[in-house]
Amino acid sequence: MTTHTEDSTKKETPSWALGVPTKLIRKVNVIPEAPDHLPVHTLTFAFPDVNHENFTGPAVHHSHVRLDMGDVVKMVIPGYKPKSYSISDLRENEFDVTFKVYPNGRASGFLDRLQVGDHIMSFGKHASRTRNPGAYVGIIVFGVGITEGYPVAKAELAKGTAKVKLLWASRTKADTFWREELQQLQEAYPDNFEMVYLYSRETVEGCLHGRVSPELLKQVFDPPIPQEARFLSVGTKPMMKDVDGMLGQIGYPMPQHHLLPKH
Ligand SMILES: Cc1cc2nc3c(=O)[nH]c(=O)nc-3n(C[C@H](O)[C@H](O)[C@H](O)COP(=O)(O)OP(=O)(O)OC[C@H]3O[C@@H](n4cnc5c(N)ncnc54)[C@H](O)[C@@H]3O)c2cc1C
Repeated sequence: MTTHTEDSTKKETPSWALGVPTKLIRKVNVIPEAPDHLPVHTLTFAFPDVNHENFTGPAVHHSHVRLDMGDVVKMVIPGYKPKSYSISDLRENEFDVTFKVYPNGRASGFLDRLQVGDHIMSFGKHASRTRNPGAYVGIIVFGVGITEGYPVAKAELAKGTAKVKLLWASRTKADTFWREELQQLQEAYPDNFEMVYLYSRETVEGCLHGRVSPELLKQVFDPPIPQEARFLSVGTKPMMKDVDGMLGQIGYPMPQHHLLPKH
């Protein structure tokens, strides 16, 4: 009998989307669960012991994922489908996925229940983007979107981009993480990197308060040469569409000013 939960039976999964066994080797809690916010964890997986040549179609080996280009890893959730996650860090033989656990979340709940030593099927996938370089890069991330925004910011600085400004919109300070790492990035690039925290539900000294709006974007991003400005937003599709519209309103039409436009 077919039930509404058996999504995978509706259409056959192509062989390239089945993924390869990927072992969880570490789990670190980043934001503990609390009544007013959802938990966030970082899972570290070992690179699967499979050659890149074994991946077909759009699937690639995890070591081929480009954090600077917004590529993703697809986690194949049993009985459901492959779900996208940014790789928050990539080391010689392992990679991290940092994720928020949503109430009744099918994918995030499954990831949350994985135990160290367990395997999940997964594969890497390019985001089909190009890089449109500019001297000034503004990155706008919402909540857990920092998992893509932070690696891209680091990569842009390493590539020599003159100014990278990262705006992180969250509800409260307790919804943020990696503050120490972001501080270290500021110290490593004092003239080139600037971090701006924006909270919608609390007022914190040294941080902005409110929501992302055209006025706020204009206040935060003030590139000396507007033609050189490039932007990237990371959040849900409606959020990113809204931000693109706001950037257009303040003189940066997209995708012309997109840092990583789709090709
Ligand atoms: C390119 C890309 C990269 C991504 N990278 C990451 C990442 O690095 N880390 C990460 O945690 N997630 C990331 N996501 C989101 C991820 O793919 C899942 O959508 C997310 O884990 C929720 O899936 P779920 O099956 O657990 O929730 P669902 O079963 O789909 O939903 C469960 C409940 O949570 C709510 N919910 C689901 N998603 C959101 C959301 N984004 N904001 C608010 N409420 C929500 C739903 O409305 C529902 O009530 C990425 C998505 C894309 C497209």
